[in-house]
Amino acid sequence: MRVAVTGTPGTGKTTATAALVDRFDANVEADTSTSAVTVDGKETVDELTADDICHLNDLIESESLYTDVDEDRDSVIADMDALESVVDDRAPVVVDSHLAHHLPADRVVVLRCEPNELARRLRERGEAAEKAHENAESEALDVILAEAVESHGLESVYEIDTTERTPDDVADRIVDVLTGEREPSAGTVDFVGYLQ
Ligand SMILES: Nc1ncnc2c1ncn2[C@@H]1O[C@H](COP(=O)(O)OP(=O)(O)O)[C@@H](O)[C@H]1O
Repeated sequence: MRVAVTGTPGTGKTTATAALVDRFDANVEADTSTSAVTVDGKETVDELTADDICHLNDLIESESLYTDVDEDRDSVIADMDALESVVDDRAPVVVDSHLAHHLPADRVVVLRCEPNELARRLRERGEAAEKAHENAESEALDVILAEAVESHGLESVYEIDTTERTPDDVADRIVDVLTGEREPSAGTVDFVGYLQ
């Protein structure tokens, strides 16, 4: 099974997925009922190691899986076909990136964050003000959520608002998606006020 963890840059994908193995162990050991292979007919994950997690942005860099370099944006244009083939070979359970929803997945987690907080996080991470603002606007417009729903359908999308959650708390909610204990959800936040 593959679970994509996507969201606008700054929503906390890298941080939450880095905490995932520890949180998975803590949650699944604490709840023996999640060791079943299916919950309510849904496939579940009952074991997770660091090898099961793939950070696409690292892979794109380390394997040079890009077709072009965008100097203005200080970023690369990913070669999605090459990326898909490398990811298929590695068969990870969790795929983390703002591009993850462009690859096939059984479930898609979309991390969300209130745009002002998102911009604050990006500035704190060292991003330029312009880039932080651009991403905050994109988050207010639900761009990645809409793409995820269009590609994978409402029944496969799980929206998680990270605005007031710690990375561990966000990771716990992703664990619930992996173990089949969370229902799909989309449109649970409304950040459009940021644009007014
Ligand atoms: N839940 C959270 N609450 C507050 N700050 C966070 C949270 N998750 C991540 N951060 C911080 O926000 C910044 C962006 O997080 P990061 O995981 O790199 O986002 P992404 O991978 O989605 O681009 C980092 O500086 C990180 O420390």
